[in-house]
Amino acid sequence: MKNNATSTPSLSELTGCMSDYDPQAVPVIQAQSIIRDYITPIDSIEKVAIRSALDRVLAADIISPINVPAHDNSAMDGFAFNARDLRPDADTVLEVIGIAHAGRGYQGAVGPGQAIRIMTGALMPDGLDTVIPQEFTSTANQPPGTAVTIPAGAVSAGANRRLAGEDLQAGAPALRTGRILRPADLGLLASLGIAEVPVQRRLRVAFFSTGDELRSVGEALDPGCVYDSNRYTLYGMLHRLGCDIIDMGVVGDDPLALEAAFRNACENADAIITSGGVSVGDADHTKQMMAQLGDVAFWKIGMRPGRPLAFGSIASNGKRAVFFGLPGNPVAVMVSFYFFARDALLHMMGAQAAALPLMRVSSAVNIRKKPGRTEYQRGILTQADNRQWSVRPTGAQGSGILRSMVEANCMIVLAHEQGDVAIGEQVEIILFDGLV
Ligand SMILES: Nc1nc2c(c(=O)[nH]1)N[C@H]1C(S)=C(S)[C@@H](COP(=O)(O)OP(=O)(O)OC[C@H]3O[C@@H](n4cnc5c(N)ncnc54)[C@H](O)[C@@H]3O)O[C@H]1N2
Ligand code: MOO
Repeated sequence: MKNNATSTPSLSELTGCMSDYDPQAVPVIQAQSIIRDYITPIDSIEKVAIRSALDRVLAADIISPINVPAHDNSAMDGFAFNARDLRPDADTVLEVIGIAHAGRGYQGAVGPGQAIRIMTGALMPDGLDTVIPQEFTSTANQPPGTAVTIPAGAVSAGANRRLAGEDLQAGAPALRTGRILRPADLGLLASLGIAEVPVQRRLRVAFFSTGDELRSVGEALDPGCVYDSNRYTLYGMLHRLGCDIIDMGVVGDDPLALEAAFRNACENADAIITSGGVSVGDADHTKQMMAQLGDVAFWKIGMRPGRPLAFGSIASNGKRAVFFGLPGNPVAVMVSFYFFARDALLHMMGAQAAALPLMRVSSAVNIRKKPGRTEYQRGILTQADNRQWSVRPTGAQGSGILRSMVEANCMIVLAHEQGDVAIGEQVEIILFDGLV
């Protein structure tokens, strides 16, 4: 969905043809697929210098303008020669007539029976096709003009030479559109001599917390109140996704204030994320107001935590923004973000992101699990002395226990139909952190 009113299908159009759609019992997979069908990528491109492109979404294929490497060169410090000179069953002695350094090649011709001393990365002189590392020869570090002895069978023809274009050929695609650029990609762009790349503009995401009981950091904690932590976890998760973040603070349970906040968010952002107020309790006025402002479904998802979820879009003054109303409980907000909002926001950014890898490891304990809902338990993955990995839940899995998210290094994903897990059984996990 773009940030202006367009004729995308409404939620009722998308769900109308699903015979098994029940907003009070939506399986995770069905919710993910409705969300995916509802949103469209933004398409707004800007050019940035390669360092600024880190973690951004590439907006066009990058075609290599040159061969990488540009020329045949040596992979080792040693001696370059033509393999035709090698004697099959005896040591070969060649005259060393010069030296080639990286960036400063050997200029002259090299004839039969001759070799040159060569450094890693130096251009292979015309007519030479093989390099022997200096440690395999008996005359390493001798000045040019002496001879090098290549022991019989020490090297095969064509060895230790990097061919022009073997990394990437001129005209070949180097990076594909939709890629989220990683450090290696920046290096590859630099290796092609490319200074700027087209990327999608950052997705603008507005978020606020709802609830009269919320106090912001710095305020006194009145009786019955809690500090608003969701805006900080949301900030962290959105920041990691590379979004432009609009933090709208805490909005109380007041219909007029909520409507004003939604309109403001909608007019300034591509997506709006709220936390709290989506369960049965106070949601009625929110539901009514959203029915006026947009196209929003209130779901009960077959999952734990994160059962209530509002999803759709809000429109105001000709602008339209995708809306995620995440549950207020501090763990539920994170789990709903990771398993619904994250993928949707990546799709809006134009990213071609692969699904998060699920690893299978053995459970260190028995785990209680009811079939009929997906459970995302906070897990601690550890390696035993025998190098085997196993996972155990952090302990109590209440959806208000944010400490458990801090202790966890992975989520244990227990599928919809899965029942109790026995100790030693394989379970699927998603790791929180990896190489970045
Ligand atoms: N009768 C029912 N009650 C509840 C149901 C239900 O199906 N029937 N669902 C439960 C589940 S599951 C969840 S999750 C919560 C979600 O409710 P809301 O999204 O309406 O969230 P709130 O009621 O506003 O808050 C829930 C809980 O989380 C605390 N909270 C809220 N916002 C923040 C914040 N920004 N930072 C820290 N903590 C926050 C809030 O104080 C409440 O304790 O509903 C269940 N109830
Ligand atoms: O979403 Mo609730 O418990 O499932 O926190």
